[in-house]
Amino acid sequence: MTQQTRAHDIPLGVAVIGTGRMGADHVRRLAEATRGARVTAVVDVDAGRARAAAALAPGCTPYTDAAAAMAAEDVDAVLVASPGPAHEAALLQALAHDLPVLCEKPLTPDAAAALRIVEAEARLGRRRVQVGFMRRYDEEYRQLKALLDAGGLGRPLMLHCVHRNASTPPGFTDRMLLEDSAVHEIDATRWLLGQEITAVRVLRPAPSPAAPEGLGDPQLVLLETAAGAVVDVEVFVNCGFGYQVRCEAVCERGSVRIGEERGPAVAADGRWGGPVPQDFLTRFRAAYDREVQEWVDATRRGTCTGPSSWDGYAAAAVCEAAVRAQETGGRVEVALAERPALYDEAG
Ligand SMILES: NC(=O)c1ccc[n+]([C@@H]2O[C@H](COP(=O)([O-])OP(=O)(O)OC[C@H]3O[C@@H](n4cnc5c(N)ncnc54)[C@H](O)[C@@H]3O)[C@@H](O)[C@H]2O)c1
Ligand SMILES: O[C@H]1[C@H](O)[C@@H](O)[C@H](O)[C@@H](O)[C@H]1O
Repeated sequence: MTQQTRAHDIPLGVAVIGTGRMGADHVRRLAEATRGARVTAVVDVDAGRARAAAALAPGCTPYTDAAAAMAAEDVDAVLVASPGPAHEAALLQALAHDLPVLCEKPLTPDAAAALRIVEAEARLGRRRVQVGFMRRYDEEYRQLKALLDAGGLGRPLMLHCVHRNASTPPGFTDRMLLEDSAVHEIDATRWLLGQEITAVRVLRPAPSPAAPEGLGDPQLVLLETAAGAVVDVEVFVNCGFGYQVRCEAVCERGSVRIGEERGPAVAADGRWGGPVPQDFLTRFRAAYDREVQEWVDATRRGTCTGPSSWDGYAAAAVCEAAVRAQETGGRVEVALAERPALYDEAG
């Protein structure tokens, strides 16, 4: 259904493409925790998963083919949660139908595919794609950005970032450590500092014995920005003990730290402390809720806000440089294409 024909009081009909861990969580979120939307279609190449996800949103239709779902009368918008390499095909199809999209990160793993999305959207002449960089919707990240933007602490000189996962799914590679994991901090750096990243290095300590065969884990990603800030990102995706995402901004006149564990510290049995979150679904639940609600609200108003295709492309270009830095051990400069005027306003 087009934006013009949909009355304001009718909920947005959303097709969720890819119903694995993240997609199923978004189906539940849209069905139970989002105002102004309903899930009308779920799509997965695995028919059993599509059927299982359909059970989370009564009344929706399961599909194994995204094109069929996008052509359905009751689909007004698309949420893409298939694996990164499948995003380009889904996004180009959605743009061909002029459908608004919330696409899970990464926009695409490689920069050339991301640029094709940017070009297709620029040809439409209006923003249609919001990328799921959910750090931008996290309360503490928003507070950090507000403090940096207010300027009282002076210019940000460095960011120290920590990105730890308890474990990785089977098949997780060195490349994915950058394109799937570090990509969050790459976007957060561009957003928090309001600058492009100009060069990357990747340091590889001797791997933890818990690292799966073929994965160097942890790794330290070093980013340089256009105004001379330096950012270090520890990515440790088989740390074993939980899910931690932290950031400390060091500025000319002060520092700000976010992502410390919060909540009641219990003293009992001769110990004190609190729980460490075990996964992203717990740590970022409120951020995902806000991200999806803001997408639905903007889409129903006929607009598109938040991280753009350009942001997705810029992050992919930094990841591509980081992959080369990982392979060569050297410093690699980031090359960006010319930014279409459509993306001149900040997301
Ligand atoms: N924002 C976050 O914090 C966050 C967290 C986890 C995952 N993600 C992103 O969400 C996406 C999905 O990740 P996941 O962990 O849920 O993966 P997953 O492997 O659990 O699920 C992916 C699902 O997509 C299906 N699929 C594969 N190709 C498809 C296609 N062409 N069309 C339709 N369905 C297809 C698979 O059968 C599977 O059910 C990825 O882009 C990932 O980076 C984001
Ligand atoms: O796809 C996931 C997701 O993006 C998580 O937020 C991140 O912590 C993981 O490292 C990544 O593999």
